[in-house]
Amino acid sequence: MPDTEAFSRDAAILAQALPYMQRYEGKTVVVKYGGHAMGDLKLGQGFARDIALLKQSKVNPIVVHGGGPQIAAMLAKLGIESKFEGGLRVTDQRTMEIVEMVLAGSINKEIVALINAEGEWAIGLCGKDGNMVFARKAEKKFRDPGSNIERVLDLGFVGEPIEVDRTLLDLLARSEMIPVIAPVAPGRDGATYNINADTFAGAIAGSLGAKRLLFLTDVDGVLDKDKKLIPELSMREAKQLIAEGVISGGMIPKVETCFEALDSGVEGVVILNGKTPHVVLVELFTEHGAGTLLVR
Ligand SMILES: Nc1ncnc2c1ncn2[C@@H]1O[C@H](COP(=O)(O)OP(=O)(O)O)[C@@H](O)[C@H]1O
Ligand SMILES: CC(=O)N[C@@H](CCC(=O)OP(=O)(O)O)C(=O)O
Repeated sequence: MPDTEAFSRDAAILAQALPYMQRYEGKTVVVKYGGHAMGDLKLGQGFARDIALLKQSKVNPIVVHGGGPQIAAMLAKLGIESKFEGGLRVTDQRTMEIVEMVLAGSINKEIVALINAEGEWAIGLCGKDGNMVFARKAEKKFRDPGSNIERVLDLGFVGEPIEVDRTLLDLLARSEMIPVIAPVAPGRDGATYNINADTFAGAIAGSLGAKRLLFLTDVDGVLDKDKKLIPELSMREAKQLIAEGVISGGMIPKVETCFEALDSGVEGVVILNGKTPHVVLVELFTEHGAGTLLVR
């Protein structure tokens, strides 16, 4: 006996979503899947289903993933301490090997397998594949609050993207494949660099002039001083909240990346809670959306 109630409910949802689906047809949506958002298998399966549904709706989804907590867990197993400066992992040669193994190896292939299990064809990549992204050693300046002296931090093999070649991504957009990309890239100096996944996603989305860049994290979006969600945030307001200490920690580079992405031609950038079931579909295909929309 078919469940007619469920069927008519699904049909009603689909009818509401249809105009939004058409809005994104043929457009690129870059989804940054953060390590904190990954959670358990069920959440991962929901995420993979959303990505598969985007492809089936003729959207061009590109997944860029992180894996900070997963790298930390592997380093701890090997007795190596995780050290951060300004939100970036200090990465010596040995750490770089583990970072590449965890990001471009295990996490990347886990996400590929989850999407494939939804009947789609995902392909796991990093910046090295198809000479997609080149990086250089990151130059991060730090002002000591006590002495007010500025110094350059040496973070080892932490990189920043300097060139993105879209050839491979354009090829995949015209195919059945969904790219899943780890934030590891070569330098022109022959070294391998560890790049913050937000920065990496911003560079990919910018180079493609993406319609949307979605950051999936572990909070509902940018929260105000009373921990209430800010649905829309301008650069001026963001600067103010950073100065007041309301926006802090990992949210600072994330928000900064959002505005850089808008400047480089991404049409819309949103920060969302990756732990909310089907948050990608809710954001793209419903009237109210979810999370914090960043505006200039
Ligand atoms: N105003 C704020 N609104 C929301 N989150 C904030 C804010 N200020 C700081 N944060 C912190 O930023 C974190 C998200 O950044 P981060 O941990 O770098 O995410 P991810 O690992 O998903 O890239 C949140 O879990 C929260 O602890
Ligand atoms: C340089 C740097 O810090 N790289 C990050 C790359 C992974 C990442 O950014 O993962 P999340 O998105 O889960 O935080 C790291 O080593 O943790």
